[in-house]
Amino acid sequence: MSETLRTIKQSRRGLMIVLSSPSGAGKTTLTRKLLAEHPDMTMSVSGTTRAPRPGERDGVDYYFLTKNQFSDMINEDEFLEHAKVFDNFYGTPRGPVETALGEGKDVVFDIDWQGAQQLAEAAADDLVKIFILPPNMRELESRLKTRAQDSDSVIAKRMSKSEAEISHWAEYDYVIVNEDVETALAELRMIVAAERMRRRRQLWLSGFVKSLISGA
Ligand SMILES: Nc1nc2c(ncn2[C@@H]2O[C@H](COP(=O)(O)OP(=O)(O)O)[C@@H](O)[C@H]2O)c(=O)[nH]1
Ligand SMILES: Nc1ncnc2c1ncn2[C@@H]1O[C@H](COP(=O)(O)OP(=O)(O)O)[C@@H](O)[C@H]1O
Repeated sequence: MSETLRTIKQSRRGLMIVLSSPSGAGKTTLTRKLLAEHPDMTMSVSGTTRAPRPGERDGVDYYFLTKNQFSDMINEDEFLEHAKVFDNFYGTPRGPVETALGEGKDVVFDIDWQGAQQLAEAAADDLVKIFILPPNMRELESRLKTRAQDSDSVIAKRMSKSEAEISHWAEYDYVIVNEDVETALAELRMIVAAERMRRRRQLWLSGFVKSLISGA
């Protein structure tokens, strides 16, 4: 590929890649693996009022906020979207997402169906919505238990909400059944590769075709 073609091909709009699933289906695992393969992608770090799990780091896994801090951010319009999930508040800080997209970087969001709907209202063209399903409900429960980061009552609550979350599957562009993690990752990789190549996202194409035809 010529240097000029390489340069203009970089002028593309960043994708907003949303992953949703019932708790424990594997969103965090898959997003981490995807990001490890794509250093040019950014993860949107959400704000939440939920307590940190063992090992979770403020500013890396989440911004852990008090209810007051969260409502101040709502009042200052600092969230791109926000929602209540499992009795806690979660929201996507607007600033880092806008900066990354402005630089043409893809941004990955681990948010629920309410957040996905709000982003769809704001930015439908650049949004790719992916839903992750577990192979079966027994396995979902066993993954929540193996993760060993939530109490039995929190796990029971998450299981009882999983059907409601799954009921939104048809609002998504793609569905991946995460049985084997490497297969699911390969599917995710293919979705990202194809979405990046969509004609309307390749801002460089019309200029390229013009010069192609004019023989420049
Ligand atoms: N709307 C919205 N949902 C979020 C956000 N961050 C996390 N969530 C969702 O909140 C739910 C609970 O997340 P979490 O407490 O980390 O539990 P986990 O999904 O079991 O790891 C999941 O469905 C997340 O996708 C956010 O910024 N906005
Ligand atoms: N395909 C898979 N097979 C077996 N275990 C998995 C698979 N995908 C994820 N897990 C495990 O299941 C647990 C829940 O995964 P996680 O990514 O935290 O889910 P979520 O972010 O959707 O709540 C973790 O312990 C993770 O290592």
